[in-house]
Amino acid sequence: MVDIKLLKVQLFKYKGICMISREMAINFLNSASVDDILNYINLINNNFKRKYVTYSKNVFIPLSKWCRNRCGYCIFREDNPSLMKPNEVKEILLRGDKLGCREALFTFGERVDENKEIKEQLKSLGYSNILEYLYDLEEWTLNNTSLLPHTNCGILDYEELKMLKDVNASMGLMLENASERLMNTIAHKYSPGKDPKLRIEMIKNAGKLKIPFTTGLLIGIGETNKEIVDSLFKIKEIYDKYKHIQEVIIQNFKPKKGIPMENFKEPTPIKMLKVIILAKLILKDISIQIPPNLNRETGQLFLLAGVDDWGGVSPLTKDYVNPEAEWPEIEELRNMTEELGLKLKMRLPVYDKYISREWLSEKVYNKIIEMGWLKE
Ligand SMILES: O=c1nc2n(C[C@H](O)[C@H](O)[C@H](O)CO)c3cc(O)ccc3cc-2c(=O)[nH]1
Ligand SMILES: C[C@H]1O[C@@H](n2cnc3c(N)ncnc32)[C@H](O)[C@@H]1O
Ligand code: MET
Ligand code: SF4
Repeated sequence: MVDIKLLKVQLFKYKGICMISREMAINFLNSASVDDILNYINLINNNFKRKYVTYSKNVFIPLSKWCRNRCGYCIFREDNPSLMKPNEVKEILLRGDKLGCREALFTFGERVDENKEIKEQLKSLGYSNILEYLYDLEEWTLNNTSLLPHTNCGILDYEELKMLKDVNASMGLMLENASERLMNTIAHKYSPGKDPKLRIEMIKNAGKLKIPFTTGLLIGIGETNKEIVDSLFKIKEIYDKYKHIQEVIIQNFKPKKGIPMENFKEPTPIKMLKVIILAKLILKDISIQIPPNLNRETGQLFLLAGVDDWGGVSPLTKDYVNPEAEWPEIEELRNMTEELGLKLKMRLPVYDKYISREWLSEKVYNKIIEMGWLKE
């Protein structure tokens, strides 16, 4: 058990806020102590005052389910090399717009144009690769709806990120975990794109390009406690240099029938709570996001440990990555939030503090101003 006085001495102060050392963080995950958990929650609530918990009202556009990777936990990926047609995409965007959605989430397989049949389909639409097609759809979104694109489609290089920044309010890539070891395990052994070297390089490139960014960890994929702590410190190190990471998702693995990892267990609520505590202590002013559809029973308790964002929630489309997990109603989220004296607030895919010419392209910035968002 950690004595709270001792704890405060051990935690070194950084910009007035307590920060935990790597060693203490690993010990905390390895130990089993009610007092430690309660003391840390106390510390978080004394140091990070907040009024709001945010969410983004979105539509999910799974442009293609083909993917060059085969992650052991994924049910999204399909062998079928199909591509959504422009009209299918536009119809979802227009319907989402009518329902008040403000985020167009383009999440799809990695490097789908490595597939010959998809490449052919793109050719017949007049494009030579998937990112040209994506760019046009995202530009159409900006010109014809009040939705703002957020792209999460796996590894992109510097030039690709640069091109997409023009039409994206923010972009994302889950680090999943910084462990190279996982590349030899059931989780990532058939997924060259999950190599942490590549993922870290992309997150850094997004930082160089000043792209407001979402990343996160997937918990429960065979990683060790030390690997979780190392991953959080790696994200912190990148953030300290570039300041572009607006949120970190702490995502719990959900077992599903038919995936290679169907017998893996979901992380326990206490494991999740402890990782969230560490994420907040290490990442401090970065928002911590918990997907409410994957944490229907426990999500509210995680607010106690500093979670301040529910992520994307959709009134129209399902979560294609976790199709079994239904979205709660906004009213349910509001009740869960207000019961703790916090207020629920809608946000855009880009957090308010990044809405400036410094962080956004001309096109995206002007769109947000035209929408009147900053005046609301
Ligand atoms: O519906 C989902 N949305 C997911 N989102 C969407 C996310 O909740 C929002 O789009 C962001 O908060 C931006 O507003 C992700 C976005 C990323 O950049 C990276 C990973 C994810 C993961 C999911 C997911 O599993 N399911
Ligand atoms: C879009 C993100 O969804 C996450 N993801 C993929 N499969 C699962 C699953 N079974 N359970 C929870 N999250 C998952 C990965 O972290 C991916 O990057
Ligand atoms: C559909 S999973 C999310 C996007 C991408 N395939 C990745 O895993 O990074
Ligand atoms: S999680 Fe993403 S990268 Fe992995 S197989 Fe699924 S779609 Fe592909």
